[in-house]
Amino acid sequence: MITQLSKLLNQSGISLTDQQKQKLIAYVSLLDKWNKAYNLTSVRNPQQMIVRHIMDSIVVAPYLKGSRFIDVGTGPGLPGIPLSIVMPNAEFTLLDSLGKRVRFLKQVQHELKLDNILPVQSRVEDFPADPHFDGVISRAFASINDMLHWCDHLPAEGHGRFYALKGQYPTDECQLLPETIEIDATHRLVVPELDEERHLVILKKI
Ligand SMILES: C[S@@+](CC[C@H](N)C(=O)[O-])C[C@H]1O[C@@H](n2cnc3c(N)ncnc32)[C@H](O)[C@@H]1O
Repeated sequence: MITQLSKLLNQSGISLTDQQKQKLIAYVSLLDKWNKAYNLTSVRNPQQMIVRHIMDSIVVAPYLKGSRFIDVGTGPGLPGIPLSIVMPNAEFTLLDSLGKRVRFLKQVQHELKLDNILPVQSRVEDFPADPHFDGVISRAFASINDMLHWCDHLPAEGHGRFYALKGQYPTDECQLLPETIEIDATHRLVVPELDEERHLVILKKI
């Protein structure tokens, strides 16, 4: 698996240490092991997990500004765990409402010795942001409008941003934004060996 990961990282122009690569592989192994009992992801093949979960998450890293992030509806830690491994100087709160997913995240934290993540079981609407976050990230969590509504209290005033990871460009969702929100930037993401579209929509409060 490490050879496959190294090749994909090269194709993306991403440079990681051997230790970071080993942690990403160890995470895939845990995901594969726990998936059987906990049903964490529909992706069953570890090689596919590297493409669809690891690479799909870390291609977002160059666009994240700041050092305090929250991954809302993180599920088994996506994209938050891979991002925390490739961005060791940033802190990631990993939030999910389901207890068994958060138990898995705590096991990953323990086994991989990740000291820059905080797994939290809570519905996002009930989670207090104290202090506020530089970035609110989500993948496969909700429509952009629902994300903005439920996460309105989380970003820092002024510089805080919402980062929505999407497949096809969400034209309809972007036309329905509240008046208080504008698009800061959009990026088409390229995930090597994934023949599907990926987009990142970055939003800010006006
Ligand atoms: C489809 S999964 C996506 C998981 C992961 N982000 C990914 O890309 O694979 C959505 C996750 O959001 C969580 N979730 C749904 N509503 C939530 C809420 N109101 N607050 C926190 N988490 C929520 C679910 O428990 C689930 O794990």
